[in-house]
Amino acid sequence: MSTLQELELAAGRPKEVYGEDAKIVCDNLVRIYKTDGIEVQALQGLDLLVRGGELVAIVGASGSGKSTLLNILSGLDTPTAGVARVGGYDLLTMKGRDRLRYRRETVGFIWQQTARNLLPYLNAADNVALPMGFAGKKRRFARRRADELLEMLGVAYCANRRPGQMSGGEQQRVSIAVALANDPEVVFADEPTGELDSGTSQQVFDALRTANAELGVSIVVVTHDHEVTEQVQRTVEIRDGRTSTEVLRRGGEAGGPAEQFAVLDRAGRVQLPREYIDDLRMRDRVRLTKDPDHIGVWPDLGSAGHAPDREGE
Ligand SMILES: Nc1ncnc2c1ncn2[C@@H]1O[C@H](COP(=O)(O)OP(=O)(O)OP(=O)(O)O)[C@@H](O)[C@H]1O
Repeated sequence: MSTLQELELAAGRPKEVYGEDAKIVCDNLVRIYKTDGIEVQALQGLDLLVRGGELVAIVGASGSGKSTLLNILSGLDTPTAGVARVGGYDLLTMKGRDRLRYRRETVGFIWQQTARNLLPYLNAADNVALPMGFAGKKRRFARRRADELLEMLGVAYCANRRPGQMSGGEQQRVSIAVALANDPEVVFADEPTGELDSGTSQQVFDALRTANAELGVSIVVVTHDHEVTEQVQRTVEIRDGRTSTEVLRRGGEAGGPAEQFAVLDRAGRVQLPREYIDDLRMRDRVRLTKDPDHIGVWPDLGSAGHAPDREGE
């Protein structure tokens, strides 16, 4: 038991702020929707840290909370409780003018429907220059940067074409250039390849990787498609409104060998992958063993249990 003096001392010590150096911080994020007296907990204490320059995929089944999270991170919706910070903006307290600046300068978006990303009556170069005009950039500067971005993403030849004169993949690569126009810190992409075949999707992911590597911008791709894991170094899975497991590719190479991780929250909770639990027929309670360098989790098989003894491991 701590003495009053010890507690006072502990309270006086500077606290480490969770995710202080991260680009995106979600700490115990909660979003409850109330409709007709019924409450739906779309996010139930979600934790997520994304560092500057990361390319991360967030995957989850339908209804897991992906759109809710994206709406909050993009400044369209406000969480019920918890912490959500992006590029130094506090998304819970952000007000009108800051919200506009945040959406215009700090973040960029790529939506699944190409029609939401590009204006049909402007050519690609003018589509990319448009957000720079809104941010007060000079025409000549905007035109030059638009050309550079289209070049970097391999669609310079589309500069004078309107969206109707481009393929779906070309439109999405131009959309990436639009999202990058004002040099954002983070780009959010919502199912960016949802309407594309696999070959074209590959080109779009190549363009996202190029943007990430060349400009150092953090990119968060949200999708229900688990295959995305092949395309990025880090995949975070959302289950029931919480981040559960992560797949990391060592050496940073997309397509390289993958290792699976579970999120350890600050209360010490870990969510085990459903397939592991099912395969080992775990339920209600598991037996834990602690070794110098790892913790073992065994099914609780009661007196007939054949979880190995420590010596037998
Ligand atoms: N405006 C709303 N009002 C009430 N409930 C909502 C609202 N938006 C989402 N929900 C509920 O919150 C939960 C999470 O929904 P969300 O749309 O975030 O999931 P999702 O992972 O994006 O699914 P999908 O892949 O189908 O878009 C669901 O149970 C959904 O029914």
